[in-house]
Amino acid sequence: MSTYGFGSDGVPESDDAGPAFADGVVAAAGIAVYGAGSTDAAATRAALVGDDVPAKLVAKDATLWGPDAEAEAKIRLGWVDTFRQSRELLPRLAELRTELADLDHVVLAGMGGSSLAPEVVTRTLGVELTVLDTTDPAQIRAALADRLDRTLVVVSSKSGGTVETDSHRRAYWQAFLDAGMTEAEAGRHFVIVTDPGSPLETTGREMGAQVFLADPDVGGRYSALTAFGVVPSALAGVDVAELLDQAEELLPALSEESGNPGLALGAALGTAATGGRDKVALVSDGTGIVGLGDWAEQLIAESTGKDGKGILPVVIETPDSPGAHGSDVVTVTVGGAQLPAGVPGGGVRPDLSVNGPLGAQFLTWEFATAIAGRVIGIDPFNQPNVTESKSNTTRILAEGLPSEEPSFTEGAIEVHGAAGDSLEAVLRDLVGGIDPHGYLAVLAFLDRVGDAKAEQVRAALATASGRPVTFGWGPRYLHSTGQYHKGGPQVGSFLQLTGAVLADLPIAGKPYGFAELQAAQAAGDRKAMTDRGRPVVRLHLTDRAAGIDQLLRALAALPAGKDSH
Ligand SMILES: O=P(O)(O)OC[C@H]1O[C@H](O)[C@H](O)[C@@H](O)[C@@H]1O
Repeated sequence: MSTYGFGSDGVPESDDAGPAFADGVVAAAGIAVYGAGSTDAAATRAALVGDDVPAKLVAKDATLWGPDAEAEAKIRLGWVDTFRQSRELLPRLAELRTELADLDHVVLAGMGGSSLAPEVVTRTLGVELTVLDTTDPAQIRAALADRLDRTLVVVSSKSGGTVETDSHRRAYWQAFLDAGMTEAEAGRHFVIVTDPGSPLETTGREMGAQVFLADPDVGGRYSALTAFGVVPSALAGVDVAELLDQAEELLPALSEESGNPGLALGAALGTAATGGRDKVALVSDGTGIVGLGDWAEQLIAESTGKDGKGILPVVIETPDSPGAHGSDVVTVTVGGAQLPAGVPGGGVRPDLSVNGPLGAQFLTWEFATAIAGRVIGIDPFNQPNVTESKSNTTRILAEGLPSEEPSFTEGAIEVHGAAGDSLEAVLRDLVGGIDPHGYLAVLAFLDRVGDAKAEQVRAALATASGRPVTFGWGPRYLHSTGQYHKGGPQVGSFLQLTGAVLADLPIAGKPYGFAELQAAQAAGDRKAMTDRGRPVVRLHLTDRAAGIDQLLRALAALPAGKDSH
């Protein structure tokens, strides 16, 4: 891994600073984008300014992405200034927090754009929030068993029809009734966030829940500063007014021709992608913003990964983790405000750094993604391929799970969909078969809490392959990088992890339980990949803990890949 050399004053030693940073910094309202001044990006920026794009975007001009995108853009640009509307929610949220003071364990059920922002907000500010964006029975059981009598469940779904979220709502409702509550008592434990007129609005009112309606002119992945970001964060105890202030302070700069961090970041990412550097390593620099990469991953992947084009976000755990660099990778570090003479990057050598307060970060990245979408030539507001795996899942649930025999079993791991006579050989083939311009995605349909160690597989595979390796928890990634896998450049290889379920959990009112839903989601997405001819290996862990350890041991035995950093 290449790193900065640091002088005693914390300033990088001259030769190590990297040419990109010589171009200085584009800053406004506390947000600073370092390294956006490469010659190519400057030309893109000039062209965008020539077309008056920054001011038009702030004015919500729906024509900026071409005629085919116009109809969708007309109802998707509210994020530009939605934080003003969000302020109106604050008095009611403050009252509710007092009224429900006895319910101090806040659980957020929501997928993708309906949970990722509150997760970053609460992690960054050190506020407890249990996020449920899984169908893993063990993870949901553990949440249900945790302080149920003190639990407030925020059910967030823009469409009101997302199967995972609806299933969580059913599971909690049943659990409250099973605990002896009346329906009226159970209703008090729910807060609903949804779009006006959604089926969930009706259900929520029938349940006697508090219902918050979101700005319908904002898509899920751009909804950080709408009711979807604000309601769960505020109920968990965050001072959200501060976040809204930070965004509002940035807005005037976003229509400017210079000193515009959103324009600088978007032009740099878009230019890099069209020039072949179409993967973005997102690295937290350790200066106070936690988990923004997971939020930005959805924003970037779902917005740009379509029509065979797109930017692949690769979330890197720490500046020391492998995979932050590569010939087709733009390395971007993210963090809080820099101290005077501070060096962005946290030790890794970035191409770009984005530092500043979280509320302004959200708006900067949203603006930059919309700009990059125009540069790449895609519609940043649709998600044409997300429904494909969902339809496969629905069909599998109706027809029953396919019975699949493993190719072979080794220890606690059943290997599916791969020739070879050992786990190590299968892994070597998978890694060796990655497209020269491609990537490997690890897709783990496991328990994000109980099986957290599985995340270590990403770094091990990045070292072994020397290629970009992403890690996604299923089904969460289906609402994020899943769009890119199917709609973006067809250069992905996939390693799916599934695990034995010791105790299933029924879903009230449904003929299937969570275990079947989870298995159908994994099978549905596998089918979407194999239908495209992509390499997919599935490892089924018959004993989860033992299987993860066995997999990590097998990966450690692989030689390091050539381009590994
Ligand atoms: O908020 P919901 O309607 O439940 O949607 C949750 C997620 O579902 C889909 O996968 C969309 O592509 C995402 O952008 C969205 O965030």
